[in-house]
Amino acid sequence: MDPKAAARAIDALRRGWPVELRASDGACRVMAIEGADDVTLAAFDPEGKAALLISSSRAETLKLTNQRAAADPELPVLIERSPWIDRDVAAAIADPVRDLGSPLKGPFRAGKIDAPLAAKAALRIARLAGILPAFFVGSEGPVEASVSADEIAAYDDAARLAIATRARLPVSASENAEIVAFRSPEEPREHIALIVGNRDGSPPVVRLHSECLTGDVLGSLKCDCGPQLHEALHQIADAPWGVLLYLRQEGRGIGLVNKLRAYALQDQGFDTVDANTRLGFAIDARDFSVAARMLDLLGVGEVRLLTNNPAKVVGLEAAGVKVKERLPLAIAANPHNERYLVTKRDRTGHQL
Ligand SMILES: Nc1nc2c(ncn2[C@@H]2O[C@H](COP(=O)(O)OP(=O)(O)OP(=O)(O)O)[C@@H](O)[C@H]2O)c(=O)[nH]1
Ligand SMILES: [Zn+2]
Repeated sequence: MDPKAAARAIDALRRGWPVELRASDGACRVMAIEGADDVTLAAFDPEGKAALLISSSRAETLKLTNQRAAADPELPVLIERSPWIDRDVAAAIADPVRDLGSPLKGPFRAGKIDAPLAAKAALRIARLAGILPAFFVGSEGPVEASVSADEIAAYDDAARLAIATRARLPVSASENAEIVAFRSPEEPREHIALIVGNRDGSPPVVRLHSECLTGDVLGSLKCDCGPQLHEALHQIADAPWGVLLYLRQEGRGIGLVNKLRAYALQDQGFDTVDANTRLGFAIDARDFSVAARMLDLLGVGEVRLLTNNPAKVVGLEAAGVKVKERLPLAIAANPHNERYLVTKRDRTGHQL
């Protein structure tokens, strides 16, 4: 296992460079469709024969699911290349946001995937790279990086997280606060904890806040993240002591650009759950073992958790943190996020 391989492959995919994915059942060479330009595609696939690899949910939208994909939703679908599938058509196949503007007619032909485990690894690395899970696949040409399925799985292993530094940080909710930064060697995103008040031996009030650039920074009215962040800080400041974890899990783990694609689909009428699925991602791609590891490094084993999301309670407990109590975090709706909050309640089990 080369711990650098996944970081190199993620970087290459984001730049539109070809990557080899290896698994126990074989290997495949892929290039992100969204990152390809005419020059890189010609170098990767001089004869225009590279097939396309897409998620099974994307294939379903394109009416292309074969029986095996229906039985295993994590198995991608291979579209055989036809002369009419040029780079622009491939880009439209990759991106469901374009469906209204460029309806795709086909006919598409599904092909056989020689190395299903390697193909599944392609979907996983797409999420880590924050790109659409859609690739050109199958050339014999040179690649910029080579990575195994195991190396991809180990990439965001929370065990590699460590405290990088800490400092006092008075904030508007409390002048008595300390910021702690966490890093892991390969992952560029640094997670943050804000410890508020003085440790007194009781379980702290803890909030797991997933990054939301639009809500946290821009004041987006589409979600409840900004108000939840501030309400959580105030509730923590009112408690004997507490910890806010600011987790770099933008868009529930699919990254900012993919979240904004989900927003574009929401503009077309899909809800937050269906938008994620149409893009080819899980409804919630977060892994709360990162949060558990951070709490462990802070010496916190038991918490009073501020959340409406039962999955957070289950995720933390599974990772070894005792959730002594769940404290609700209710925020008044506005006309823009009303449907989002109803969807959270009705489709992802949030207790409001
Ligand atoms: N993919 C996607 N992510 C979204 C959307 N709206 C908000 N998010 C992300 O969802 C995350 C916010 O979730 P949280 O507030 O941490 O948690 P939660 O699951 O809603 O549960 P609570 O603890 O009850 O708030 C952030 O990473 C946001 O960027 C959306 O429509 N699509
Ligand atoms: Zn948000």
